[in-house]
Amino acid sequence: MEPEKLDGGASWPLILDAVELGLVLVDADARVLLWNAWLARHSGVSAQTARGQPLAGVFGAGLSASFLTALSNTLRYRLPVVLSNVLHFCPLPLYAQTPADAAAARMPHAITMTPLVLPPWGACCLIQITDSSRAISREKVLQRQSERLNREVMTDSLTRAFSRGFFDHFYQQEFARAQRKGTKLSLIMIDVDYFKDYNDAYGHPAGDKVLIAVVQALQAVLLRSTDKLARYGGEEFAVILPDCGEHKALAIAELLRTAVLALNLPHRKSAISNQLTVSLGTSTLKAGQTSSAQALLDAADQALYAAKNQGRNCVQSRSPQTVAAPA
Ligand SMILES: Nc1nc2c(ncn2[C@@H]2O[C@H](COP(=O)(O)OP(=O)(O)OP(=O)(O)O)[C@@H](O)[C@H]2O)c(=O)[nH]1
Repeated sequence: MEPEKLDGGASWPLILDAVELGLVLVDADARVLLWNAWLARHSGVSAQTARGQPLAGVFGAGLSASFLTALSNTLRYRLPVVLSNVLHFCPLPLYAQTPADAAAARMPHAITMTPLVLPPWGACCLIQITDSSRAISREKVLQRQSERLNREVMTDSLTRAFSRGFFDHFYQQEFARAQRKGTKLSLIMIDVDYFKDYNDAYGHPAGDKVLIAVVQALQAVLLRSTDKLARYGGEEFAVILPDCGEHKALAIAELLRTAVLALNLPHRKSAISNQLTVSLGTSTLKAGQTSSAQALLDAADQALYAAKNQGRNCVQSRSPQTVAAPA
């Protein structure tokens, strides 16, 4: 195609009015030279009204201070500026529907200001405005999806207790916090007694229902939002008790044990009772004690093992080894 055929000539205004973004050209005094149809649609101000007016006058009090500062900087220092919709949600009074009424929510948008020198006006600023509504609603959908996935990863799908993944993360975090602040931290490990026999006697689906009931009973005992109950694996559960000392942890473990007993779930294959029971092991990091997360976990595990050896349906406690603080 020959170069002159590329020159749209009289077609340019039609093209500028057809684009799906707002275009304003202002001169060095911020007077409107160009105002396209998109902008007229979303501002409720026609090109006829806007042309020749100072931009601040066209929008009146609706203009944000950040927009005015950016415009004056672009005109004065001839530097391009971007006002993203993240930091500047709605700098201009633009609306999805026109005429804009005061009650309508502003349309979120992003703005790019480009300094230009154009004959016959000289120094100008081209302002491009894009509608960010779609990008924002896409972002919201993605954020909701990511929150849902996070919740799923954090939650055990059968019992709705926290997952092992959550436990590992939260425990490390709480242990580090307790060491840093010199505060107490307790752990309780809980294991359902003769659960293999329960499954054998009543079937796996009945075993699943029992695990759900056990978690609900355990959860009802834990009143502080900071106390977290997680499924540690199979029929084993763990409770993290921040700022909780040895005696209190033992008392809570006892409450957890009796809460499961109170469910009155028959277990005809249990060697120690005719109903379902749990064994529990506690361990506590004392205030100011230096230890390791693994040592505290090992101690709770040893306590649970001791409870099993003691005859099950009971609570045992073990202290974690003190580990010298890193130099
Ligand atoms: N129904 C059901 N059973 C499970 C689930 N996860 C693990 N189990 C079963 O739990 C049983 C655990 O058995 P063991 O580790 O031998 O423990 P136990 O029979 O409780 O014996 P003690 O702990 O010594 O009292 C196994 O038979 C697993 O199949 C689950 O999600 N649902």
